[in-house]
Amino acid sequence: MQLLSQFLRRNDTDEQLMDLIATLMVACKEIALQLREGALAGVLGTTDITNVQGETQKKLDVISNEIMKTVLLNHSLVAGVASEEESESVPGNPDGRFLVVFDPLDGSSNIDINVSVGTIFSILEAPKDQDYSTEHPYLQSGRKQIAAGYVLYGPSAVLVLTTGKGVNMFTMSHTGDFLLTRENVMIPEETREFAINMSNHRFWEPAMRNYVDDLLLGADGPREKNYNMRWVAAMVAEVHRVLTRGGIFTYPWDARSPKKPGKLRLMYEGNPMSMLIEQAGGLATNCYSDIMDVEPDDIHERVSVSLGSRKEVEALMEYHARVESTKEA
Ligand SMILES: O=P(O)(O)OC[C@H]1O[C@](O)(COP(=O)(O)O)[C@@H](O)[C@@H]1O
Ligand SMILES: [Mg+2]
Ligand SMILES: [Mg+2]
Repeated sequence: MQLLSQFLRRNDTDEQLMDLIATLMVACKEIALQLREGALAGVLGTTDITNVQGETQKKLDVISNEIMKTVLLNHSLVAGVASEEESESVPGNPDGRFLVVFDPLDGSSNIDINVSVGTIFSILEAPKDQDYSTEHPYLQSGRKQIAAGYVLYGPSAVLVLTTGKGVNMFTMSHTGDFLLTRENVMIPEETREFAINMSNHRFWEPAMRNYVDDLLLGADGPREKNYNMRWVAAMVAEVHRVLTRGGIFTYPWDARSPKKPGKLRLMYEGNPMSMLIEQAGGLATNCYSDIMDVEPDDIHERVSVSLGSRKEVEALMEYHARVESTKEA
């Protein structure tokens, strides 16, 4: 089996990017170890700190963020980082070539119940001669990502990575090495599986309600097939399922926070996952256009996310286009 480094070299990956990815894996390995120890290491439970999103941080949110920050900012190639758990960006080496934007622990409400969580990352080129303690250099659309991926900490720890040449999966061995276990992942175009938090049904836009109601009608409704539903409450696990066997995952705008475009964060959840999904032949949209075309105004900007099997995402977009055209008529 091929090591991550061997695979990247065989694929002519830029040497510095390889170096950065190896460094990221040092951090993820350490996070995986902390998670494995769980209650034995006293890392479960909640802090009394609230992050910039207004969410109470879990101890492991804080620990994972510190691990990511320390490891990355000690690397000369890193000009700065931005994290879900940091209100401002954090500068690194002013001559560094890369910016790394991350969600150190996604799905952290799952930690205390011992269910899957993950680390999501997005790698951007650092524009030259900028102040990396300000958010300006980080505000690049998803199309500018050089690489993106996540490590899912489930029954096994799996790195899912794209450098813009397809999507590949690497499983962490007992020695902490990442070994290639799935090459050139492609998402089936069609699916019979959807993922949405149904408890928000009454808060969605009419187009989203109509779409999901039709899925629930199954073979008796306009979609003419029976659907299955899943909800793990960790985007990283939902995207992993979609990449593995197809499906649609959606966290749409809802009227609980009408001024926010969605719950998920564009730069460290929406964009990296969209790059993976597109690279695997799927679609990632805010219901109207591609997520990676959104120009960010804020590191912590939110976005409505729907992604997965191409034909299913197109069907969802048609429901939205139909409502828009009746509004215009
Ligand atoms: O509890 P809800 O509203 O269903 O939300 C689940 C969503 O929240 C998130 O956990 C947010 O991520 P964080 O744990 O990084 O804040 C997503 O991964 C997931 O899709
Ligand atoms: Mg998250
Ligand atoms: Mg998080």
